[in-house]
Amino acid sequence: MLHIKTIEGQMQAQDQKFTIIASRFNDFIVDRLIGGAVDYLLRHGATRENITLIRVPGAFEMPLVAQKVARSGKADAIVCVGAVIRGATPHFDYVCSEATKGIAHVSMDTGVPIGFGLLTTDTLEQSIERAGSKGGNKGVEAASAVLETLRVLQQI
Ligand SMILES: Nc1c(NC[C@H](O)[C@H](O)[C@H](O)CO)[nH]c(=O)[nH]c1=O
Ligand SMILES: CC(=O)[C@@H](O)COP(=O)(O)O
Repeated sequence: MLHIKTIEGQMQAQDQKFTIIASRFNDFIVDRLIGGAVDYLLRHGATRENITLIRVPGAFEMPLVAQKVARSGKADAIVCVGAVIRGATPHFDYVCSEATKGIAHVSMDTGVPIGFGLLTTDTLEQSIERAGSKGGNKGVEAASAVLETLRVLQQI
């Protein structure tokens, strides 16, 4: 106990509106991330009526859609989930870089917290491990982080 004013986010999703933006690329992985994020939010008090899912083709399309959602005022928080798996060309680097920078920019520009649930892995196995097996679930991680951040922002 530091005996100083401390702001921490409570993991309570009641009365908050969430939008999950999920890419279709590698959807057999992304579906697990969606499930993890939805389950986490419901288990922490969110209602199904307050969770909206938007599907986009790939990670590259996420920032633009996130920007429209954030500016619409229809979401208190956004969770982006996707799986970018390295192929044989540098394409992976560009997709990951632009998606990451774009998502971060939207959050900073709009003030809406965005959970970063994008898997960026070298192998399919690494993605599988992080989509609900021994490496956890990146969708759960992103939902947890955005809920805590939302509650912190509301106290500042
Ligand atoms: N290879 C992956 C992609 N590539 C697609 C891009 O995200 C984008 O949809 C396309 O370039 C058209 O604009 N996307 C992923 O989400 N995951 C991948 O592994
Ligand atoms: C992440 C990607 O864009 C990648 O899956 C594309 O594969 P490749 O580099 O073999 O074209």
